[in-house]
Amino acid sequence: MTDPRQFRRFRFVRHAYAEGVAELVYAFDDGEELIERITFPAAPALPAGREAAFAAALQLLHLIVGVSYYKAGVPEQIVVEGELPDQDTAELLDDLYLHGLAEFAYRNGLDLRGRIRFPHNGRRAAVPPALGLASRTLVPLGGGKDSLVSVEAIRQIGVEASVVWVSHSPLIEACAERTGLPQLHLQRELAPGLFELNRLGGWNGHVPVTAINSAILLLAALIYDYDTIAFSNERSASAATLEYEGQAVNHQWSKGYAFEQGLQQWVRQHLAADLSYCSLLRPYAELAVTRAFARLGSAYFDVFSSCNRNFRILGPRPADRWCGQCPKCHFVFLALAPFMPKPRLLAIFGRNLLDDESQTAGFDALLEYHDHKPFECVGEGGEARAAMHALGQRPEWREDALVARFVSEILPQLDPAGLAMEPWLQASSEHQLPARLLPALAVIQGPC
Ligand SMILES: CC(=O)N[C@H]1[C@@H](OP(=O)(O)OP(=O)(O)OC[C@H]2O[C@@H](n3ccc(=O)[nH]c3=O)[C@H](O)[C@@H]2O)O[C@H](CO)[C@@H](O)[C@@H]1O[C@H](C)C(=O)N[C@@H](C)C(=O)N[C@@H](CCC(=O)O)C(=O)O
Ligand SMILES: Nc1ncnc2c1ncn2[C@@H]1O[C@H](COP(=O)(O)OP(=O)(O)OP(=O)(O)O)[C@@H](O)[C@H]1O
Repeated sequence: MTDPRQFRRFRFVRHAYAEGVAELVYAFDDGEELIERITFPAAPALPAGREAAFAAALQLLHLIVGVSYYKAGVPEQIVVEGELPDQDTAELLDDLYLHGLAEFAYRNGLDLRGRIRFPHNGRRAAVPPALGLASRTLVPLGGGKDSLVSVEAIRQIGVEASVVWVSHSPLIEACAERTGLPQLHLQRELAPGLFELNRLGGWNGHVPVTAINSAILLLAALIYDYDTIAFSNERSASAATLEYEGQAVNHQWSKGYAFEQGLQQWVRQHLAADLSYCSLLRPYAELAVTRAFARLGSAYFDVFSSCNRNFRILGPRPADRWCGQCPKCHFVFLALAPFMPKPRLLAIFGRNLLDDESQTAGFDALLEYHDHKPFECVGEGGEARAAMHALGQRPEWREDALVARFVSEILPQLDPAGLAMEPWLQASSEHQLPARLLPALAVIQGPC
């Protein structure tokens, strides 16, 4: 079989939807079809008047989900068989593939600039009407603290909402149960041929998975009748992981504000005047979110986890909910520590990561000390330094090995003016929330 890196063309072959199942078909050159399926359980018939929006959302889903397969070969040519997307859609995709695959390209020594050009029909979209969608919010759950903060804030303001998640995850399911809100569980089945391409030496690496989940949820909103999709992507997600040859590389690019704005604009141009795609946590840095979680999230302390090793499709999952070794475990431990009684945090993690010298390199990367920020969903280096500095002033933390090392070795090299927590706890005014969700911001911010 051909070496996947030798392929010349990546083809978007066709897409279809029937009885709650979206079928998305791809191929390289004249090779075998790669078929991904997404299932929308108990999907009702689409209400009349939504056909055009649904067709546009399904086409976007096909084009976005293709990023997982395209990356295996990164061939010169992208071919869309059937109806070509319009120019706005092609521009959104050029941006998503370039920036969403920036980490993948950097780590594989590839340069995708100038390589990704989606074909288009040269037209711009005509503005769609309102579809009369119901005033209800879909809250995507990731099993971690962020979406649970959103759930609790939304619950407190009393708007109608359901939690929704994509793919099989007992951990997310347990969190969803605990919310007590109506649940929607969507299934995603990657084409098995992708794993064969990986085995044959295809390019591999990170993909902008939030964009994939977002495209799935646009379809869900039309099918199940919701006018708002409220993700829980924080302000810190917009900060690059590193800069390389003039390009910002951000592991979390599709969680960032640029993608959120681009997709919301696309929604308003192509789907419906009354569908909102937004993020409830957009005004907040990670430290403001962990502070809110410490206050609002106690019902979830024994079920949630932010450790991404729990969410693997194939690889081994940790025996405990927190592996205790990865950047997410390190960051969440550090970012919760200033806001939670120490015994409670140690009970959540089952250990004290800040008193374990074998974790030094991991925490140094978070602090951007002798290393760059890890390729993971973690806060900015400045946030990690502010949190560590705060712990260095607390009697219960300051003698723990890594806090003591920070105080004696790293702190003297830092500008004290950059170590305050307060700026990280302030909300920014940048967000795209509909008026109905605005009161939730006061809940997240908490009492002054
Ligand atoms: C769970 C996880 O972190 N997986 C990343 C890991 O993959 P690994 O090989 O260890 O295990 P699997 O997840 O089982 O993946 C098997 C292969 O499938 C490919 N793949 C998977 C899902 C998909 O949607 N498309 C795919 O092509 C994958 O590449 C594997 O070959 O390492 C991979 C390489 O770096 C990552 O791509 C895997 O990341 C998952 C896609 C994933 O769901 N990750 C989220 C936890 C995540 O990183 N979220 C980001 C959001 C960033 C964004 O811009 O959306 C975050 O929280 O920061
Ligand atoms: N499987 C999934 N299905 C639907 N939405 C998801 C899924 N995984 C993650 N998300 C959503 O994507 C966004 C980014 O995920 P992220 O992992 O940062 O959030 P989280 O799990 O809520 O919190 P944490 O940062 O503690 O992991 C969040 O809005 C999250 O709810």
